Amino acid sequence: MGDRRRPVDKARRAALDVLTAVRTDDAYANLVLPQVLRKHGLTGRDAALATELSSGAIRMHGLYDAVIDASLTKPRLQPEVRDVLRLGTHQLLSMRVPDHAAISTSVDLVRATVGQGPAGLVNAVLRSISRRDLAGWVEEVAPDRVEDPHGHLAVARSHPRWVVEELAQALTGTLGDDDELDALLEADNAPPRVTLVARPGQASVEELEEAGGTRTGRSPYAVTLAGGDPSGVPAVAEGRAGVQDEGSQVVALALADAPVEGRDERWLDLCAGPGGKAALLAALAAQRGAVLVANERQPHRAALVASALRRAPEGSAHVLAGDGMRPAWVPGTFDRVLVDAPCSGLGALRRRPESRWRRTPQDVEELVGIQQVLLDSALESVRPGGVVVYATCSPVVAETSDVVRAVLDRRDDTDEVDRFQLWPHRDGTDAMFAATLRRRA
Ligand SMILES: C[S@@+](CC[C@H](N)C(=O)[O-])C[C@H]1O[C@@H](n2cnc3c(N)ncnc32)[C@H](O)[C@@H]1O
Repeated sequence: MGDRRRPVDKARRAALDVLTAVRTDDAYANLVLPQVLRKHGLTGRDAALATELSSGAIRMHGLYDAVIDASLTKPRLQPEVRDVLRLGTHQLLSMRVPDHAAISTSVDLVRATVGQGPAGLVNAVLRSISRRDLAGWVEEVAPDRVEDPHGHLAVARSHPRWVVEELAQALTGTLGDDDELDALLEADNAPPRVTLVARPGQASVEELEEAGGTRTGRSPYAVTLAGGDPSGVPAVAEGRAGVQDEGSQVVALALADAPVEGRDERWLDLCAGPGGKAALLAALAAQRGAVLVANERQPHRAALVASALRRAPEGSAHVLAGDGMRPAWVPGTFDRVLVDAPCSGLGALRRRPESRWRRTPQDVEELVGIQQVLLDSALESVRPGGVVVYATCSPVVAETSDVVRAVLDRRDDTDEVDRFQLWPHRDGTDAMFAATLRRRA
């Protein structure tokens, strides 16, 4: 058992603070983590350890809770103690931390944060968990893979069952089978590499390569970083380049590169916050003599858009804080419109460890109505002959193909000209969906 006098390891203490904030304050792990790292003065390897511990324990808690519950002799567990056990379980089953270190640091942690009372329980539960490896525990606690494939994958890959079912449905119609579904769920559990965008006219990919980036292939403006802090790259620090998933870059390019008939001067990003795609679109628009209007309903997010656009050439972009469902502009004003709709985000689970546990099927139902109105509004905003790209960072059929079909079914002036669905396990990107629609001339 841990030594009573030993100081608590700072990285583990910081990781527990993140779990606590996510559990009690509904915090977002990726937003609270930098504050917690600062509070504990963690940098370098310690910061990386705290990040891995907290993200992994949150992401995998569906599986870890099943393992913890199977190792308890009494069913009741204080939430604070469960958080310590989740962190300990992550070290035992998914990290190369020696068992004795994972167990003794967890005992120290619970003693320092909750008290002496649960120290024996934490020691006993983690000892019991350490007797099997991850595969052994999956076999023990998950439903049989043949009898209940989705139930098995939900536990083995730590996703809510309804999310597994939505993703399975989204993969069906592509090449989807259970092995592919497994590959997708596994990809959701691996933190993505940092991808940068060199905004054209402001930074070059060569400059980012010199700073250690590697070209990717789908977006001509993208590089990935093997590690390190992206804000250490001068072009990023100066706002000429940014951190942006390659899938998001591909969506912005789908809008910029779609053929339009006639005038090509006015571009609109209807749902622009926090402004990643708007920054790339503004750079492209400036090169082509066009102007981007970046609209966002929430004023504080519109401020983020303005900040993302601070390096856009003078006069190439304007920010509006308005409701895209009730536009302030005259119908048919724009030549190109992006509607990157608010969505469940189930295509970006790699970067948001807690989101799979927060989202509900009701969220999807509510979002679908908003998505349809926004897409209709985008089609009203574009002139005949112009293009609209409807995009989501979700592959869920109700939010993607079904929205496009519902809106096109009630209009007789619009054709779908292209669509794609990207996947983390196939493309190394978030699961971005995009459909390109054209108003008939
Ligand atoms: C998926 S995010 C857009 C991401 C953004 N395109 C980017 O690349 O950074 C959707 C955005 O739509 C905004 N939004 C939601 N409802 C809206 C509405 N009715 N009008 C305009 N924006 C809205 C949300 O506040 C959110 O910032």
